[in-house]
Amino acid sequence: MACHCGGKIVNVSIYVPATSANLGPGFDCMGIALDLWNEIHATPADDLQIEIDGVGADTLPRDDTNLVIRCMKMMYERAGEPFHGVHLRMVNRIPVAAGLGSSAAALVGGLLAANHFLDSPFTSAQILRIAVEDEGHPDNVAPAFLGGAVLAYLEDHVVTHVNLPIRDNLTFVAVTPKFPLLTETARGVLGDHVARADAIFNVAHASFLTAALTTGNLPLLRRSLADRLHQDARKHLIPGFDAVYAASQRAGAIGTVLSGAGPTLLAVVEAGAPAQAVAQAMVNAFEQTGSTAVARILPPTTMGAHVHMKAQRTPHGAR
Ligand SMILES: Nc1ncnc2c1ncn2[C@@H]1O[C@H](COP(=O)(O)OP(=O)(O)OP(=O)(O)O)[C@@H](O)[C@H]1O
Ligand SMILES: N[C@@H](CCO)C(=O)O
Repeated sequence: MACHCGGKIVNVSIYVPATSANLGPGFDCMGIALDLWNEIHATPADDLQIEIDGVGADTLPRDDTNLVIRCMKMMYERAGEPFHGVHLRMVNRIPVAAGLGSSAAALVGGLLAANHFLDSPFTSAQILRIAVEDEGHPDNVAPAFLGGAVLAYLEDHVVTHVNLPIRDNLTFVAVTPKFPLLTETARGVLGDHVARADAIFNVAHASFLTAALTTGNLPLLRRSLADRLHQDARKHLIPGFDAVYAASQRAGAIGTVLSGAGPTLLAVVEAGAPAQAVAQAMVNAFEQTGSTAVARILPPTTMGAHVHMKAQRTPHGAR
């Protein structure tokens, strides 16, 4: 049941931002949308065609194992409708398996495309819940969907979330070494238990971070970005982590964290400060430890995933 509005097929273009999850102490419950966008242009069809431009063009599958298609099919199944196919053109800018929310962007994009073609049977809250349940944690999908800096937690099939009204005195430098690190791998090195002192440390720092982001208090922010739940256990997966961290601090970053599950390192920089110098220092430090890296200076965005519709004349016999 494709969306035929007034006898016309309505194509859809979906834009989904990159996201950085955790922000240091907010493991699995804090994330921020960044101004780097993937596009999915979808046309209802009776077969499957996938065109990929940009990141992942050589590696992402072009069949029904593609995450976007898997998510579209999941929505059709939930709606009790048969999925016949789709023509997709993806323009990818978010690096894959890099800690900048590529899977969340694919997931949210697929769910929104399917919901559109199904004539919107699912509410935004339902789509967010489906996305969080599929990803397993909300800290990428919530900011990808909603935009901004988001606190989110899934409990009893309900996603509790809040957008933080963060001050506009920050920008972010994301430096991505050229080796992928699947989230699954980076979660696999984490233990099942944490010491009480470490739990208290993270509760305190995540709370300070929330206050620092909303008040723009940079000295507090500088002290807030520490973590004891995941970064230390993951460092060995990212050769050069300590050197890159130190280089970012020397170059003037307020703080630097592992972006999502890594391997991207995310430096938080005061807006107007020389972000380019921080980026270069981090790239150089990665290079000195044998990894080529790409730096992106990414302001936060308060805009989340959004959908543009475009009507076309219905071809004769189209479903
Ligand atoms: N544009 C895309 N189109 C289709 N599938 C994608 C796309 N981007 C990512 N994926 C899928 O998501 C997987 C990577 O997800 P993973 O969670 O490991 O990394 P990430 O989302 O980039 O990092 P993080 O969750 O730490 O931010 C890829 O192997 C691929 O299966
Ligand atoms: N909170 C998640 C984000 C990556 O998907 C993690 O660090 O494993």
